[in-house]
Amino acid sequence: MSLIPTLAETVSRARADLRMGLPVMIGGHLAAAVETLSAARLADVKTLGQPLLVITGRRAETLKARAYDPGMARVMLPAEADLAWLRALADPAGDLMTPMKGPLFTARDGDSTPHQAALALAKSAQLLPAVLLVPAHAPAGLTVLAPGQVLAQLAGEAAMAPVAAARLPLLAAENSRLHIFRPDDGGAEHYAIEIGDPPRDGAVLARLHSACFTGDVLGSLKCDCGPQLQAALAAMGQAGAGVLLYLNQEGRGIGLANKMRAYALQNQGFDTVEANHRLGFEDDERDFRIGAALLRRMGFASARLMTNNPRKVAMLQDHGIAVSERVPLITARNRHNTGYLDTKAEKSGHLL
Ligand SMILES: Nc1nc2c(ncn2[C@@H]2O[C@H](COP(=O)(O)OP(=O)(O)OP(=O)(O)O)[C@@H](O)[C@H]2O)c(=O)[nH]1
Ligand SMILES: [Zn+2]
Repeated sequence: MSLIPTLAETVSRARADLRMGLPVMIGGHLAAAVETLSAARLADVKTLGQPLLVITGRRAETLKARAYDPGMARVMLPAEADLAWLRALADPAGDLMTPMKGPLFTARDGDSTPHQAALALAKSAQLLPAVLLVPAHAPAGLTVLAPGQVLAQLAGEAAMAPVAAARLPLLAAENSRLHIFRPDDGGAEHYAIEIGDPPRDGAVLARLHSACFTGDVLGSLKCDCGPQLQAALAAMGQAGAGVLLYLNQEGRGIGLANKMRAYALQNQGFDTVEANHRLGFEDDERDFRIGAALLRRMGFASARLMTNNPRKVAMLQDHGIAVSERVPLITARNRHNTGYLDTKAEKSGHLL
């Protein structure tokens, strides 16, 4: 029956539920994202049983909680745990002001697949990775998910379909087209700017650019994104051909709200990698397969890739795009971005 939601549709719906503050059912557990949980819903969750707070291994490290599950810890709630307690565990903003949150006791027994799936779902919703779970029967109206299926769906690669394309003359290159691609999993759309008419049988001058609202649009001095974007378009304009993929993976995949949380932590003295870890994220949460899929979809098999990030080169090659050359994309330093660029070179392997 085609009118019943598919797995991809159900997972996408669950992501929207969590963002709104509506719990979902995962493997016999009710799961609510801490970031969007209301006091009224927390009170109702507590009537169902003893909830556990699931956080990532990264966040557990900062909180000095033992993580018995791979990449994850299930924290037991003390009797006095209220919304403020949960938020303080989820959000590192106040860590330095109130460092002592423990001792925290964590669960080690039982099947943790529902907890893993709930955490993966919160991350894919670009919420703080902290979810409250309690075993329960499904109240009417909640989205119901099977944990193994959620994990498989979120780890899978979405198919990308072209939606629309049109000529778009740019300052950097008059003969340009903008293509919009839509994934079949309810995720963000991605864009391709095709400059000139690059031959499909050669190595195309290409850039995989991850969205940076602050750098690309506002001209932020904290990163190198804006100047990289302009320099890449200018180089393609000069060469008369190229393709720039604008991938909507803001903040290395954690979303703009979490990136601003990371910036607030950077104001407290943490570097870009430490800030991601304290929030409970990995250094880089981007799905690098998307770029390869889009290039293949556009008919390219080989690229001269404009990047300083060797992981992007490796990823393209792993996913069917030959990289005949890495073209460095070095932009000017300033006093706001120099520490950030040093950290990328020291910790993330960037060639700067
Ligand atoms: N989480 C987080 N993301 C950031 C920070 N500064 C910039 N970003 C994001 O980092 C990403 C940078 O993307 P790219 O320039 O395409 O990638 P890159 O890994 O730097 O590699 P290059 O191709 O060499 O530029 C963008 O999504 C930015 O929004 C930060 O301090 N924290
Ligand atoms: Zn940026």
